[in-house]
Amino acid sequence: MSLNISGLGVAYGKREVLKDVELKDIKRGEFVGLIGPNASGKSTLFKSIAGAIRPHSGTIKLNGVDLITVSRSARSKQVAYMPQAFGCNAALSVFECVLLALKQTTGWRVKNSDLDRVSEILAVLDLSSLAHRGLAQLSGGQAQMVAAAQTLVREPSLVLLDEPTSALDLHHQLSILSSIRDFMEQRNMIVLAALHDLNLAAQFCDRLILLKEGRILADGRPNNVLGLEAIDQTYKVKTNLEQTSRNTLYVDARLSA
Ligand SMILES: Nc1ncnc2c1ncn2[C@@H]1O[C@H](COP(=O)(O)OP(=O)(O)OP(=O)(O)O)[C@@H](O)[C@H]1O
Repeated sequence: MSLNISGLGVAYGKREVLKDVELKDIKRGEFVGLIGPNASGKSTLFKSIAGAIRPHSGTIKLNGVDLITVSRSARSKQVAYMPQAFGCNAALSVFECVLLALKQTTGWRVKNSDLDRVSEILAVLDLSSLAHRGLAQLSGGQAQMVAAAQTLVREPSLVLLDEPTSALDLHHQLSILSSIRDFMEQRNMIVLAALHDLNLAAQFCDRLILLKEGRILADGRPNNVLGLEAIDQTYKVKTNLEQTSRNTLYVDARLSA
C-alpha cells in the first residue's frame, strides 16, 4: 500500500494554488509531515486528497487506485481527514460523537465491537475521562483531541491531519503525536500531518515535504530537509539545525536580518 500523487493541479477560480504536485511512494507505516508557510497550499492538498475539492489535473493513487475517480463512500472508507477548523455544537457526548464518526462508513447498527473501538481510541488518546462529557463543555484543546479521535477511530489506510496540535499545550502536543505515531505503526496506516512547528516535525516525522506557493520544494528525511537553505528562504528566517544530546533535531530560528 502506498500513496502516489502525480501532476496535481488545483485552482480556486482562475487562481492556481497547487502546481504540478508530485509525491512518490509514501508507504504504510510512514508519518509524513507537510510543512510550509501560511497560504502555501497545505490544506488545499489535504482537501484534494479527501475529495472536498476536485483537482483540474493529476492523479492521487492509493494502492494504485486513483481516489479522484472513486465514489465518495469508497474514498471515505480509505481516507479520514481532520480539518483545521474543528468543533461541533451537537448535543452529543464525546463518546457519541466518536461513535458517529465510526458509523459514518459502516452503516448505523451499533455492535459491541463498535463500542469497544470507540473506548479503545479514547484510551489511546488519553480521553477516557471525557467520554461522557458534552461536546459543548470541552476546552479548545480537548475538542481538538476529540477531532483526532474521530479521525483515527475508523482506522483508515490514510489519515490526513491538518495542524493537529495547533490548540494544544506542550505536554499534549508531545503526547498526542506520540500516541498517534504508536497507533498508526500498529495499524500500518499512512499519516500525513500539516505541522507549523518544525521541532515537532523533526521529532515525529519519518519524512518531510516542504511546500511553497503550491509547489514542492523539498521531500526527504527531516535532517536532510530541515538543513536546506530552502527552509530559510521559504520561511524568511535564519535557522540553525542542532542535534541534541537525546539525538533529536532542534531547529533554532530567528528572523533574518
Ligand atoms: N475556498 C477558497 N477560495 C479561494 N481561495 C482559497 C480558498 N481556500 C484557500 N484559498 C487560497 O488558497 C491558498 C492556499 O490556502 P491553504 O488554506 O491551502 O493554505 P495553507 O498552507 O493550508 O495555509 P495555513 O498554513 O495558513 O493554514 C491561499 O492563498 C488561500 O487564500
